[in-house]
Amino acid sequence: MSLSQVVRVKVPASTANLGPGFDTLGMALPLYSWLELRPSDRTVFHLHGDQMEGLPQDKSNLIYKVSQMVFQEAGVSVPDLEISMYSDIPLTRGLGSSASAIVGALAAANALIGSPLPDAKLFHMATALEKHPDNVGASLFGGIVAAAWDGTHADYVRIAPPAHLETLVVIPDFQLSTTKAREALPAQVKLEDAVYNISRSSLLTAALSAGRLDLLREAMKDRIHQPYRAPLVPGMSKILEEAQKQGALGVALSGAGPTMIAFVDNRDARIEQLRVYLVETMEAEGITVSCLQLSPVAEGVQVLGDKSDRTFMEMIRGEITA
Ligand SMILES: Nc1ncnc2c1ncn2[C@@H]1O[C@H](COP(=O)(O)OP(=O)(O)OP(=O)(O)O)[C@@H](O)[C@H]1O
Ligand SMILES: N[C@@H](CCO)C(=O)O
Repeated sequence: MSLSQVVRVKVPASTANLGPGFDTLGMALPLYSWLELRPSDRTVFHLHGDQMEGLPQDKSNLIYKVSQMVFQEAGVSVPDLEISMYSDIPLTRGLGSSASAIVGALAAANALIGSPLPDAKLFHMATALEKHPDNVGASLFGGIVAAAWDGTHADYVRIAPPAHLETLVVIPDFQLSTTKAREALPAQVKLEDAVYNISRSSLLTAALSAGRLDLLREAMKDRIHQPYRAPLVPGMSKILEEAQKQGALGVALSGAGPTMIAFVDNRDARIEQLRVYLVETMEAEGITVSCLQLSPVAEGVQVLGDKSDRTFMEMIRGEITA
């Protein structure tokens, strides 16, 4: 095994479900986490930026624990690490922050020991940790990922983002944990609702593969999770009902929320009108939001190598201003 002195990775955020594809569809978005790992004689953390506030700085940190799983799987010992991290991905908002942390740690730890584990293994480990493959698939492989997980094995197909697809992402200033948003779901759904979702999710996957943006209006509808989560996100029901009239191709709760995501055609002149509508609808409920226009990203996690003379934060500043 060749142990590198330092590895840096860059991981995209993701939106999961895309409406009906609950726990199966994910898409990578251009907000990023950067992670640096160095073997060390004691474990230390350098967590930079607002998004890292409150995260543990000892061996209970997710990044440390996931890195150790990689070393154990590969049969190597790297007990202590110097861990640096910076993230633009808001925590616990439905943009896959936990998935990006898991994927970043898996990719960085694997690269640090000479990449003995193939991507498929990293995907299985990431899915087992996150419990569903949608966010981790998108962060690992980029683009749009359709995946199925049987508890030990995940199959997936990656779809290149269709031309002209863009998103408006409305991020409320409150957190909603995936655990809480899953507790709102019923244990069972009606057969007609299951059929409703299977048909929309299949149509959505085919429409995204074929570049049929015209089909997203119907294809992004959902009946098995959003109706139950709507009471947790003020303004969500109204947005799901009305956003298409304001210019959205389709609209959904992003992951487990509370972020909402509208899909738009970047040639449509109504994007600004839609942005104002989305922001005003949530603000009318007393929620402060930020709204970003983001294009899907084709590339998943990237190992940036260890050749740079720049410090970790000099590299981040260079990346952000690039
Ligand atoms: N860089 C990180 N280091 C350590 N823990 C992290 C990091 N990023 C996220 N987490 C953990 O993941 C939790 C958020 O996970 P959660 O699944 O609730 O939301 P999310 O991943 O942001 O959104 P969603 O899964 O709905 O897209 C945080 O509260 C934190 O415990
Ligand atoms: N598919 C997951 C994504 C959030 O992690 C959910 O909706 O609960």
